[in-house]
Amino acid sequence: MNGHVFIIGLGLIGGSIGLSILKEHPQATVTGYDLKTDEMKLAKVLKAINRTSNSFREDAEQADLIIICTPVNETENLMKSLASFNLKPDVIITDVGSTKKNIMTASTVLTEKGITFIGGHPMAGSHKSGVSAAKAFLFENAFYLLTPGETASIGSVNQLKTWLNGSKAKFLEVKPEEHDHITGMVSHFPHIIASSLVHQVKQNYKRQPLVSSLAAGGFRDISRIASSNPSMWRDITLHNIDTLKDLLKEWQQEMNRVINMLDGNSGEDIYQYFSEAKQFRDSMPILQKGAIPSFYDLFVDVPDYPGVISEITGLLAKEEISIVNLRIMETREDIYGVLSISFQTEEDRKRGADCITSLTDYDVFTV
Ligand SMILES: NC(=O)c1ccc[n+]([C@@H]2O[C@H](COP(=O)([O-])OP(=O)(O)OC[C@H]3O[C@@H](n4cnc5c(N)ncnc54)[C@H](O)[C@@H]3O)[C@@H](O)[C@H]2O)c1
Ligand SMILES: O=C(O)C(=O)C[C@]1(C(=O)O)C=C[C@@H](O)C=C1
Repeated sequence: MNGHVFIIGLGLIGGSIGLSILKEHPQATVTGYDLKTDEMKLAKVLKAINRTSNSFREDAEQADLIIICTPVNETENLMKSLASFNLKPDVIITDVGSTKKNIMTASTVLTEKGITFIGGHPMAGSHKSGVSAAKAFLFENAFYLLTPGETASIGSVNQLKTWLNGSKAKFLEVKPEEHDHITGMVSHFPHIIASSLVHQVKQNYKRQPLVSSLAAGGFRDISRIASSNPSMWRDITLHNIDTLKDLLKEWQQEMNRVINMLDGNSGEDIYQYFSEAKQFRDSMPILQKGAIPSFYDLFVDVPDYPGVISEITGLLAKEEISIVNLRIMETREDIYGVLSISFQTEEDRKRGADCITSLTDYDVFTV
């Protein structure tokens, strides 16, 4: 498609959307605006946009499509600013925020002026922030939830989907309340649980410092999202606070059930509890196609000796496997380190893992 796209907020999500739009619609002019000038410049270098904004107002007024990719509280403020501009009459405005009820309510400043607003939320992401972490294929096979405002026509929804076609996401229309309830359960509430688990370990750490060194794969998997941007999650939590309070009450009941089960000291009950959870989780699509990880990281247990990094990169280079990032994680205090290697695709990660395991004795693992 040809036209002017204006992306506001050039972080992980804004950058990924820009990359996917430019991949699919190379003729489009994709202008980006961010409060952080450096992020804006980097977005252009990384080809997530092909133009940096000189004037927020002028670029908004020129746009055929405006995509707001800022934290949700900022999105509400930005909609007020946009409503005061002379936007094109057929402009489509959308957002990518993780909550939808408050956003849709706030969007009435636009819709009462006849401007089309379609709420959006790509259900994929990462604990990483910033445009440097953006990927064109971040949303591939993921659900992309849409909450069209009452005044949004079918034509405008289809037009938005065409603009976002390059994301290769699966679009699904939902009601804002339904959206917040479901994402509250499977995304926002787990964030609270992950953070509170880390708090619990932190409390114990004061008495037993060894606990942080011994926290291994299980803890790493369940606590990864606690490393996300706290201000983004503060805003999400404030937007969905009632759902979260209800879920916390349900969780307390669930924990009481677990305490009673442990008081009962029955191996059969404990087995059933874990087994039921395993069966249900194993049947969920999170483990199937459609929920690809956002980043294809491979972790390699390597001894800490000079030259180990070039040994590994040399092996991968020989097999012509491209890597996008490499770093040693300082998670261990003994002689072993963990080398984290990021690949572009799942296939590259698999080839990388096969290459390293067949040519070395090092253990590899993914999270
Ligand atoms: N991170 C995820 O996994 C994920 C997934 C789906 C949706 N989301 C939603 O996407 C949105 C962006 O998240 P992200 O992960 O890209 O965050 P991010 O921190 O990587 O990027 C946000 C960017 O917005 C910019 N910004 C903030 N206020 C601004 C303003 N007033 N004007 C212009 N720029 C402004 C920041 O400088 C930053 O560069 C959030 O609403 C979040 O809820 C996040
Ligand atoms: O993978 C992660 O780190 C995420 O937290 C991504 C995640 C999620 O909960 O699945 C987080 C918030 C978004 O709104 C959508 C996706």
